[in-house]
Amino acid sequence: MNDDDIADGGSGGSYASPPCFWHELDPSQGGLPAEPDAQQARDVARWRKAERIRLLDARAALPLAVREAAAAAIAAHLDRVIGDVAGKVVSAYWPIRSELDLRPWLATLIARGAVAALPLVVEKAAPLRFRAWAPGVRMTRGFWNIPVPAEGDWLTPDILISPVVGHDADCYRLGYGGGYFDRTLAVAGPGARAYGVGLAASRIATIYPQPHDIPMRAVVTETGVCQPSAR
Ligand SMILES: Nc1nc2c(c(=O)[nH]1)N(C=O)[C@@H](CNc1ccc(C(=O)N[C@@H](CCC(=O)O)C(=O)O)cc1)CN2
Ligand SMILES: Nc1ncnc2c1ncn2[C@@H]1O[C@H](COP(=O)(O)OP(=O)(O)OP(=O)(O)O)[C@@H](O)[C@H]1O
Repeated sequence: MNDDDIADGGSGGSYASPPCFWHELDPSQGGLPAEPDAQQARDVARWRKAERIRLLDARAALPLAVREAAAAAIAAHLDRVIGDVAGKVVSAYWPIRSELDLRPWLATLIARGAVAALPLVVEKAAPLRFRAWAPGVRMTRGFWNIPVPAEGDWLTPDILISPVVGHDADCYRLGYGGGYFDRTLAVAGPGARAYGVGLAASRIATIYPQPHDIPMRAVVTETGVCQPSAR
């Protein structure tokens, strides 16, 4: 076999790689390899899984005092970024798995005329719902054992603060892999103001955004506010 045999796949033509016959395959026959897009989506999902583990381990390894200092710095940046909250519904989160604790900051918003809210998973693979929260309200364990307000009407947040496991230069968010936040923003529409919060160390070059991923307006870290580079 000479070099030409390798370059053209042995078919005698002059292509640098063998021709692609994908379009000639009949999907109804089953047993076919995945479409290129589906294969790519699976590769991204696998990469995200590994990246989540790396980022969650790194966060959990930080001393509590470091995470507390980061949360305090983020709270100060958030105040600048979100502006006047009077009359607004602002959702955040009850911290789990070494997430930064922004509950003290959320409570200060109530004193400034906001309604503070927390998310609930009421149905798997559906958008999140939100209920009002204030220090001392009765809580119950929800999905994934996350504490949620035990009662109250459903609210629609004007401003959504979401914890990031990772984030990238275009403000795309990597979460725990349920797709809950993206589903929530998809139904909330472009009027909803979504901000990510997380450690500066959770920044990655790209999360390889997929069609369902919706970027944050900004991601606030202890070192400042990252806004999308070119949008
Ligand atoms: N504190 C806090 N509360 C929050 C959120 C959050 O990120 N942090 N969420 C923000 O949206 C929602 C919950 N998000 C969740 C996302 C995924 C899974 C979950 O079951 N993950 C699977 C992996 C899924 C997969 O890879 O297919 C797992 O880890 O086993 C649970 C909750 C609502 N409440
Ligand atoms: N709007 C949507 N409609 C249907 N499926 C969606 C939507 N958004 C996300 N998903 C699905 O959810 C799954 C997980 O998505 P992704 O990896 O972006 O989660 P995540 O943002 O890390 O999780 P979370 O928001 O729960 O913290 C993907 O398989 C994706 O197809």
